[in-house]
Amino acid sequence: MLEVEQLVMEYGRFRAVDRCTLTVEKGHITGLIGPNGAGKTTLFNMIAGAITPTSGRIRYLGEEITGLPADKRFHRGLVRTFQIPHEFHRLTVLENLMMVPGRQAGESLLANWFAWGKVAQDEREIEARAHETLDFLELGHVADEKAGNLSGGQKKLLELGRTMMTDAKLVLLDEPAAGVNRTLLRKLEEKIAILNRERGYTFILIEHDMEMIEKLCHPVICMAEGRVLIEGDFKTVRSDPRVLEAYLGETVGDAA
Ligand SMILES: Nc1ncnc2c1ncn2[C@@H]1O[C@H](COP(=O)(O)OP(=O)(O)OP(=O)(O)O)[C@@H](O)[C@H]1O
Repeated sequence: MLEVEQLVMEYGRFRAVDRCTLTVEKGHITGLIGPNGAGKTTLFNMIAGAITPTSGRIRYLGEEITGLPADKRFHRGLVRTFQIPHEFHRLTVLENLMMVPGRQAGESLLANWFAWGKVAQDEREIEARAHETLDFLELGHVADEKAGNLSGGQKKLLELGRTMMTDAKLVLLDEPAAGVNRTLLRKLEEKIAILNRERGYTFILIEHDMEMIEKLCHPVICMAEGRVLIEGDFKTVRSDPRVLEAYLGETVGDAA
């Protein structure tokens, strides 16, 4: 589904990502781990189109997308969430979801004048989808709450919900577990697993929470100093001496 080939991102003389090559298979939840500063988020930013690689290639669904703008990737189903949630904090939870699709007729001034029936119908459909999404995430009770008032975990669920308002195919999740309490964490894991199993989403998951990686991810890719160190099942990767060394003597489970 995704092929990253010899990807490089340089900031001045510093290589944040250094000839990174990896493949993501459709239908899998691929875990991306590695110590702080390994280049994981920088890699995500290049895959999502937020930054342009210094060199290398990215192919998605068989097509080269290296120079494609982020919004075009988004409309092809390549979407991401952020380490720090990007909600519109003064809008309600429901409004946050309704903001997402961005292709409804109401966005055009002309359509508002001449095709108001279509605009109204689009809006009703989007609202229904937003309610379904909130029900799925068990956030229905906070639909009218300002998003800024949600807990850290609820904001992470809302981020996941925003991907569900699109026809997402490949979802990049950047540290969904960070700042989330244990109860909501289990819920988040369950929802990711259902979206993968029943709705066919493919995920790449950056995470320091090794329990989550072990439960959800196969395969697991470990990066260090901008490069891919090893790829394999969780147990193999976790016990590889290069991985342990990359985490500077910590056990992988303590690395967060
Ligand atoms: N815009 C930038 N300018 C300069 N250096 C950057 C920039 N963005 C990232 N870096 C550097 O690139 C390296 C990789 O950062 P990145 O955020 O991708 O790591 P990471 O693996 O996601 O780390 P963490 O697990 O801490 O989030 C770091 O040394 C970081 O300081």
